[in-house]
Amino acid sequence: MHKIAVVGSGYVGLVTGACLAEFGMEVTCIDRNIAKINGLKNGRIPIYEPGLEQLVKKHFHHKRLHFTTNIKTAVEESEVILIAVGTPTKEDGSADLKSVLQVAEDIAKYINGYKIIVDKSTVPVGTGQKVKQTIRNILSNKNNNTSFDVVSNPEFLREGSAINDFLKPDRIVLGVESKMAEKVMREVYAVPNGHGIPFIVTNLETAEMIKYAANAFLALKITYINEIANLCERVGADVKMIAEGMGMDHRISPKFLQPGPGFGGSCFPKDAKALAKTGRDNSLPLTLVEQTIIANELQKHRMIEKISNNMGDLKGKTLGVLGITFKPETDDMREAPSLVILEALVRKGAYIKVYDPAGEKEGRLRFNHIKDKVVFCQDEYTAIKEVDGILILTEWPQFKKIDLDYIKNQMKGNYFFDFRNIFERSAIEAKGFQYYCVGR
Ligand SMILES: NC(=O)C1=CN([C@@H]2O[C@H](COP(=O)(O)OP(=O)(O)OC[C@H]3O[C@@H](n4cnc5c(N)ncnc54)[C@H](O)[C@@H]3O)[C@@H](O)[C@H]2O)C=CC1
Ligand SMILES: O=C(O)[C@H]1O[C@H](OP(=O)(O)OP(=O)(O)OC[C@H]2O[C@@H](n3ccc(=O)[nH]c3=O)[C@H](O)[C@@H]2O)[C@H](O)[C@@H](O)[C@@H]1O
Repeated sequence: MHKIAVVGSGYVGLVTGACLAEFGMEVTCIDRNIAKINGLKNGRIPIYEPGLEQLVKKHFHHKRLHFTTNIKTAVEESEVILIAVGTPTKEDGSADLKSVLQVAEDIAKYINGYKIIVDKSTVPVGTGQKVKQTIRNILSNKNNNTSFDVVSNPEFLREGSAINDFLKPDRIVLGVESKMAEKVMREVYAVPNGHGIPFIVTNLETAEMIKYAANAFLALKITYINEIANLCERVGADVKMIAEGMGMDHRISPKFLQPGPGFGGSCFPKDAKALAKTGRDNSLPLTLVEQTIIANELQKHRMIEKISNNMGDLKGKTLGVLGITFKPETDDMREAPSLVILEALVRKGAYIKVYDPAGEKEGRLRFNHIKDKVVFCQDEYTAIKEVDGILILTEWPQFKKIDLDYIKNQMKGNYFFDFRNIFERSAIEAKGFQYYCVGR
């Protein structure tokens, strides 16, 4: 059993802390946000993630999971220190490493013996070396020759399925520079190792690049099916069948071939931009990644056009929007397509009624600047009452069960924009709606 510190108690930090405790480690989660830490100490989980609250409470109760703002004690008492802070996009598209390097400095200040410092955050290639140099400079200024290792251990969890993704990953990636570091990290992940989860053990740069290459490829794959979907609408093909036909080829797989209004989330957009920047910084523009970024923005605007081309002048029209989070089973609105789409609809004079099972709190903040045109409702039936059209932007499972006869009678108009292809056209048109989706 190793004593672990996780610096940064956001999505990844919290899931990592709770799951490493589940693996039998003793974990201290640190954050500079005092309110967040106090909330966690009092059982308040600041994010909506299925299963997280239960896992955090279980290990907090068994004193295997601790929360603090005191990084000094946490560093002194831990053998392995994971950096899980944010790496948001800067103006030039690169990842902002301010927080990562700040934590590296804090660790160097309090290091009191051999430590393994692990980059869990998604960081551009070369960051591990920067972390190492930052710590080394501070130690040498103090004539402190304490040894340490830096490890890259990128995370692949998806929001909404984060616990399962962490406990049963497809693989564990370790960028290491010593046998000792590899040995300790294999012990930290002894449980998944025991379940046959494969490890990829490589150098820091390769581990860092695996993360970006994977995320950008997944973003590209989604963008590819979105573009095929747009062409399907012109040539009368069915993108759902195309995805099925493609996906039967095991080299392609059916995963991540669902077209929609564009990808969102805190990572695909930011990581694609960061990788594109790395390409340009090395005089090797990654044209496919750069085009993915452009095409994804275009996809959101294509959705707006689809609405205004079919509903005509939106001035004074009301739309009932079902789902605004970037995907189901999360309250996260970071880079959600709804942010661009709703703003454009309001700009065209539309009024919006919104229902999202988990997105209201964040949504109110994000749409505060247009709050006179956006009304939050407490359920999907209230959100569609008296509207001219329905707009589905997030495929929350409950929306598939909506009572179509009831909503047809409750609505003023009959426009039905299903941008997640939840329904079959025939079923919706049979109820008297004008049905619009993506690629069918
Ligand atoms: N959200 C996700 O699904 C995934 C995120 N990642 C990566 O993990 C990293 C973290 O992402 P999230 O957890 O989503 O971010 P987040 O924004 O939810 O959490 C980051 C936390 O770090 C804290 N923090 C920032 N600077 C700090 C400092 N100097 N000392 C202590 N705490 C500090 C913040 O207060 C915040 O609570 C990013 O690099 C992201 O790309 C990787 C895989 C999945
Ligand atoms: O680095 C990260 O943060 C994470 O980013 C993504 O996970 P996440 O963003 O949580 O969610 P996804 O399920 O990947 O969906 C991302 C976006 O793509 C969209 N998407 C996904 C799949 C698909 O077929 N079509 C599609 O439009 C979703 O609606 C969503 O907006 C990756 O899937 C994770 O492996 C990675 O760890």
